Amino acid sequence: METIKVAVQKSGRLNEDSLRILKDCGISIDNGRDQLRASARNFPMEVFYLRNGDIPQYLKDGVVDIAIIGENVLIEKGADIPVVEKLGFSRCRVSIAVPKNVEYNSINDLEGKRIATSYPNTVLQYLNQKGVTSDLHIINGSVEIAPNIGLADAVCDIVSSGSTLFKNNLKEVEVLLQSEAVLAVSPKAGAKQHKILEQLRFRLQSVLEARNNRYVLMNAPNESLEAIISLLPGMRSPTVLPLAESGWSSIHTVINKDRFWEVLDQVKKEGAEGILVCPIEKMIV
Ligand SMILES: Nc1ncnc2c1ncn2[C@@H]1O[C@H](COP(=O)(O)OP(=O)(O)OP(=O)(O)O)[C@@H](O)[C@H]1O
Ligand SMILES: O=P(O)(O)OC[C@H]1O[C@H](OP(=O)(O)OP(=O)(O)O)[C@H](O)[C@@H]1O
Ligand SMILES: [Mg+2]
Repeated sequence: METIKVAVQKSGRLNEDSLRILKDCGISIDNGRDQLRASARNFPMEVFYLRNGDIPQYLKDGVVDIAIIGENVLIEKGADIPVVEKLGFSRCRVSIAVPKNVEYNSINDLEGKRIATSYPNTVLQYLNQKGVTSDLHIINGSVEIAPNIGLADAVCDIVSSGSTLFKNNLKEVEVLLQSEAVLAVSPKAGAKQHKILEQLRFRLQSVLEARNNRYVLMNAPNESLEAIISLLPGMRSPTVLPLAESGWSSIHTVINKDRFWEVLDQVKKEGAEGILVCPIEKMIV
């Protein structure tokens, strides 16, 4: 049977969320902690557990058809590999930082300076764009310690909460790019694999939509209905059903997870009560 080969990070920050999103797509994978390869039981998919940093090359070579990978790694190593879905987890940015006590006015301050990084291509492209030449030191981990041990004047690495920079007395001075986990596709994937990919994307989109929204139910006196409904978004429009008690209705709708607190505040003021907020498992728009 034709399958789609998907690369997932073997261990690290992306592993758990990658496997969870596949599971939420209804794909059951035999647990492959110690295996390098596992098959899905109910979907034509094989999972390859690989190092994040190696995945762009596997995509280029067509060893795997698709991958769940940090966009930052793809940009660093995988020019020309198309991204078909942004997956909404492992959000971070790639930034340049310098010691807190150093005066920094612009990127020109890095002319001739030593920058330690695991992202040489990304930094080089950025510096070239700005017409600045620096001396790059490529290191694979614990980059933020470099200025403290006299190895570099600046670093370029991943920043998320900023706590690693803070602990190492560094300040973020340039943001080169924003990143999140993405679904990337090998330029060598065949027609059969693209067909399976479309099935997977349909499922992923319904999972991602569901994660971004909440199902909200509330009760309201009929005289407040119009005012409340005007405040509510919905997939098409809110559902209104009569309650057993006359003069009251139940209103059901879908609200984006980033907006529902604000909307709930407003509808409460208009007389809504008994408000329930529920997760949605799948959402097909
Ligand atoms: N602090 C962070 N917060 C959010 N996302 C992050 C953070 N650090 C890394 N990431 C994202 O997760 C990806 C994997 O990071 P992780 O540190 O697990 O792997 P790695 O050590 O770079 O890779 P490898 O699998 O090759 O050993 C990164 O490429 C980036 O996209
Ligand atoms: O802004 P923060 O929230 O502190 O996150 C940023 C840190 O997270 C990553 O390291 P990780 O913990 O993955 O360790 P690693 O260097 O061993 O990959 C990254 O390399 C930074 O050092
Ligand atoms: Mg890391």
